[in-house]
Amino acid sequence: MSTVSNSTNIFWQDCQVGRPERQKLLNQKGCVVWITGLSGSGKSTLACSLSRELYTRGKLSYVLDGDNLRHGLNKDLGFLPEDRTENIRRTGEVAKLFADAGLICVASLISPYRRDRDNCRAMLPDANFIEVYMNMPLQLCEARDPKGLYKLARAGKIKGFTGIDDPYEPPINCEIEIKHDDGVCPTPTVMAGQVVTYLEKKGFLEH
Ligand SMILES: Nc1ncnc2c1ncn2[C@@H]1O[C@H](COP(=O)(O)OS(=O)(=O)O)[C@@H](OP(=O)(O)O)[C@H]1O
Ligand SMILES: Nc1ncnc2c1ncn2[C@@H]1O[C@H](COP(=O)(O)OP(=O)(O)O)[C@@H](O)[C@H]1O
Repeated sequence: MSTVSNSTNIFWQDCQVGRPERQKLLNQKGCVVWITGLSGSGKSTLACSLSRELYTRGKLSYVLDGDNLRHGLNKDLGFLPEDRTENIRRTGEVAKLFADAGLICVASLISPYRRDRDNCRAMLPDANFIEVYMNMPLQLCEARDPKGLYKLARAGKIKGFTGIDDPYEPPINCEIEIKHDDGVCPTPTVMAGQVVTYLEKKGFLEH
């Protein structure tokens, strides 16, 4: 699908209440925390834990989860490379709107292709895209297999499953990497803490 606009004679409409005013109201700065990694690597777990931690600190966030978006906005998309690319593009555009609204938008999708993630990064002002890589080995994700999808993929019942017969391209220069230690993963609270510390240090949790 082309990302070139088909519309002509369109004009940008500005309002008096803009991003600075919304950020002041919320006492935070809008940004996108983009969590990428294999299925079962802990993306949704981190997204929910982070959202809860921010909530307890009085900070407004919103989680865009790949699985959930595929029930609505992206329900017409499958898992072919071009569908995944469109899935990420749409989600990037929505995330950009949430960040513009002044929220800390937490996007949690496999987003297996580096170029797609970089395109989302390019949609946002510098430093407002925080890429978090769930660096978990395939064996760990497969052992977890909470939805039984790896089992189906290994049995050839799902084709093009990320990590099995579809690629995952790890980030080269992500802002945050969540690592395991000999197959042991940090707890959800510790993972969320790592992201909160980053957001604090970079000034996103104040106006
Ligand atoms: N073929 C294939 N490959 C990978 N994942 C698959 C596939 N088919 C279904 N699923 C389920 O879809 C969830 C991933 O959706 P995403 O929108 O995050 O995928 S992507 O970013 O477009 O690659 C993913 O959710 P998570 O396990 O939370 O990652 C799976 O439950
Ligand atoms: N830090 C963690 N420690 C222990 N178990 C975890 C951790 N993160 C995730 N899990 C478990 O691993 C499974 C997959 O996590 P999930 O967040 O659904 O991954 P993803 O969204 O990447 O598919 C779930 O059963 C979850 O409870």
